[in-house]
Amino acid sequence: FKTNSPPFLHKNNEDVIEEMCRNVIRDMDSYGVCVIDNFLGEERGNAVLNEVLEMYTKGIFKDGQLVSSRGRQGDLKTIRGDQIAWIDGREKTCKNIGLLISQVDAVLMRANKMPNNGKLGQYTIDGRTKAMVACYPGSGSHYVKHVDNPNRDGRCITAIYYLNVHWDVKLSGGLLRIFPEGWRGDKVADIEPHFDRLLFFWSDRRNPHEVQPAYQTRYAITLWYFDAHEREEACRRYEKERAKLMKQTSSITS
Ligand SMILES: Cn1c(O)c(C(=O)NCC(=O)O)c(=O)c2ccccc21
Ligand SMILES: [Mn+2]
Repeated sequence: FKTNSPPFLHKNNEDVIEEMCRNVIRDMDSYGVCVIDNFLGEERGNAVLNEVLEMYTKGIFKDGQLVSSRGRQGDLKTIRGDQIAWIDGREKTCKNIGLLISQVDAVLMRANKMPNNGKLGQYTIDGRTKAMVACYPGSGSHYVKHVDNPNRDGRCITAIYYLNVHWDVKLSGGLLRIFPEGWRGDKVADIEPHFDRLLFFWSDRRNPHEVQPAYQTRYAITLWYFDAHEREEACRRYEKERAKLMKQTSSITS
């Protein structure tokens, strides 16, 4: 499902975006995973990377969770895991991240409205989270196998944009391994976090995934897109829980 998209400069004409949407629809239907390379092109990809590096040097990233893992000699090491920062893309110092977000929005919103869009047509994508900018310091930090949305919180598609120039997984690790449900035998989807690569996958239990230990600094920007119906249900459930909790609380304090 590797799809090469033509360099950014042609991106403005509609039929390139149209063709990209067709690729997303086809791959999400066949694999539940879709890779688009050269999404923004060299120049704008670098502009996004520079804004992320700028954020990093300014210390905007929250300190990563502490994770312990066995060293190569079996010794227990506690290392700092992924560090994240939430960006809505309208910050004046994040114009290019904002452009990336609007490009990803454009592809998904359009694909969601196209005729014959398969499984993608079963959703009504009407919103998303802010952008989660993530940095794995290269000290062997990793992310354990997980499902992004195991309990119907409303998120239907995970979109990840990678920023790592000349990344060699053999030297630097940091591979994203997806274990798509229903794939035969031990088939997995290994995604290298290459610069200017955009990845889509269903956020639910169809796609358990892990980030393998990274030995160089590894940057990525993640957006999660909501299905209107599932999100509305999740919020209603949350409100009911909160009301119940508030009722309990008042009986204790009164
Ligand atoms: C830092 N980071 C993640 O990297 C992934 C994730 O699945 N990443 C895949 C990847 O970077 O290829 C996550 O899913 C995630 C979820 C909550 C908080 C942080 C998180
Ligand atoms: Mn994840």
